[in-house]
Amino acid sequence: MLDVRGVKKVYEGAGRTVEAVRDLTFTVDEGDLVCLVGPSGCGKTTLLKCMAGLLAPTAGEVLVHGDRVVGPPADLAVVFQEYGRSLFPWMTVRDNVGLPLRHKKLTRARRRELVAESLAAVGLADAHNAYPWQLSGGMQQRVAIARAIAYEPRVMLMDEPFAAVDAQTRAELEDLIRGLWRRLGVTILFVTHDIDESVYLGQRVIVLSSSPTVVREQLTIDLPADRDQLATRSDPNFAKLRAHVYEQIQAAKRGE
Ligand SMILES: Nc1ncnc2c1ncn2[C@@H]1O[C@H](COP(=O)(O)OP(=O)(O)OP(=O)(O)O)[C@@H](O)[C@H]1O
Repeated sequence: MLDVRGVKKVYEGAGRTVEAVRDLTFTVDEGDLVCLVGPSGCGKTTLLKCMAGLLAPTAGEVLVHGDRVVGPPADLAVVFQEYGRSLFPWMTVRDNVGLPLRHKKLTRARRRELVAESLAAVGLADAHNAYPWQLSGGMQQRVAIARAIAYEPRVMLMDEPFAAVDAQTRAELEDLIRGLWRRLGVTILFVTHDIDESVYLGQRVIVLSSSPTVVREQLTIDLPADRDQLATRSDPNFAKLRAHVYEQIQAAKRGE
């Protein structure tokens, strides 16, 4: 579903050149949930922007379902970290979620149905008429997730979407994403710098090196599909996997 081939990105500015991503190659199968983890500043956001068609890579290419990405692909949605900046404050929750659907040829009734279904799926069935600024941070991020799923994408790219919410809300949102993923069969690439989160959420974890970035390791997470914040996190296998990813990230930071 996602095919990243030799992606390199160099930012050229006045007197400053930054090689953010050196040479990244990996694939994500249809229906998989893959977490991408790496040290801060290693180019995770840069990579997602290249994958979402928001930024052109300096070299290499990204294919989504076999088609080369040259602009935002039709059946791909992105959830960003800063929910506060990704929702429009002057629009109600309903209008924010329905906004991308205006680009689809749908009847008004179908649009309403999709908005209602996706808000219900994230537990916000009664917040249609609220404005984003009337909601808590966790609720605003739920609205951003609802907006992504209302679009019925085949692929969702998520860029550290829970970095700004408190630990309890974060745990709830992690379970929400796993639940939606299992129910909707969508392919998800989830970027995080949180090692525990990557192991808890992913079917696979891709560990990136420090900048200039390459893939350091790909790890299969052989934990049961039914995950539970208490049981899974106290599973000895979970501890082993997180220790392994932690060691990899530390080694990446040391530049080994
Ligand atoms: N528009 C830009 N112009 C110049 N350099 C940039 C730009 N965007 C990012 N960079 C540089 O590219 C590198 C990678 O940044 P990026 O935001 O992709 O990393 P990241 O892994 O997402 O970081 P974090 O985990 O801290 O969010 C950094 O050195 C950053 O300064």
